[in-house]
Amino acid sequence: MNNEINSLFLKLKDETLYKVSASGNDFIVLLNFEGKFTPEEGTALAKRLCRDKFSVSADGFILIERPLHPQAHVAWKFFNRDGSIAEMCGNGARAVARLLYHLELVPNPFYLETLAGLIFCQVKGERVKVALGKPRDLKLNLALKSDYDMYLVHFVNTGVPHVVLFWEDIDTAPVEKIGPLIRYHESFKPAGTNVNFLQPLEEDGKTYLKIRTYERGVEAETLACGTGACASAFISVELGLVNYPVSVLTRSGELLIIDWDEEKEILYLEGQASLIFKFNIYQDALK
Ligand SMILES: N[C@@H](CCC[C@H](N)C(=O)O)C(=O)O
Repeated sequence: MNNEINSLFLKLKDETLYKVSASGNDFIVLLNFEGKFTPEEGTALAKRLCRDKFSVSADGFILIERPLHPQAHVAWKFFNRDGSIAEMCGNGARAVARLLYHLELVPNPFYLETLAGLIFCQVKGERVKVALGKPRDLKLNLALKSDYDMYLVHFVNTGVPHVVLFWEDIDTAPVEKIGPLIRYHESFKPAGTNVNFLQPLEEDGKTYLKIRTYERGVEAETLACGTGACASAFISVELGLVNYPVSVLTRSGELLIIDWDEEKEILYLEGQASLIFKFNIYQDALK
């Protein structure tokens, strides 16, 4: 273990890292254009650096790399804070887009290569819009049985898997109790799923969605989840509860706007993205 940490630190000590956030979903970013860090080292760094209190703290860790696809300007490997690789992250894409444009490493707009395909990213000042691919595997009205209860849920994959369930009073929803039951439910094995609790609310005659998300790989509620907001908007429109563009109010208090391109069958996610700081680490951050 000590040898592993020593050699990781030697590779990392002179590298600049970046902390970015999109609507309260926060990420550590490392530029890896030369392929200096392997995916296994990415996993180790995610597990170490994302720890609260003992290290930098974040929901995820991102390696920025050279793309393989000829249309892409840049590629990434996205790691959840537990070190698992995720195919896509909506808020991560927005935060990274703002950072890479700020560093003058990409044009605007540009394409990001992910395991879920090419993601169109457009920076608009402090706001960023990304286009997720076509939602897939939609399943409405699934009855899920747990040991004591039954839940009526909906499922869709917006780059990563999402369950959506409606809850009467979202502020008191037992997200940390029911979230893990559904996240690990037999029906979603082996990949598992993220779990979104949703309450449609009205303001000035318009319906918006209040959301709380239990995230796979973070294994806790996060302050916002972009692909989760998209999945929730998509399902709510399918159920006839709202119309595009859909406003989604996240746990952080920030609003995400979800829109739909009927012709291309693409979901758009837009909201605030912030550059927090750039830094080097001391060895203790990896211990
Ligand atoms: N927070 C993200 C989703 C990140 C991946 C997710 N935890 C998973 O493993 O499926 C977002 O903004 O979309």
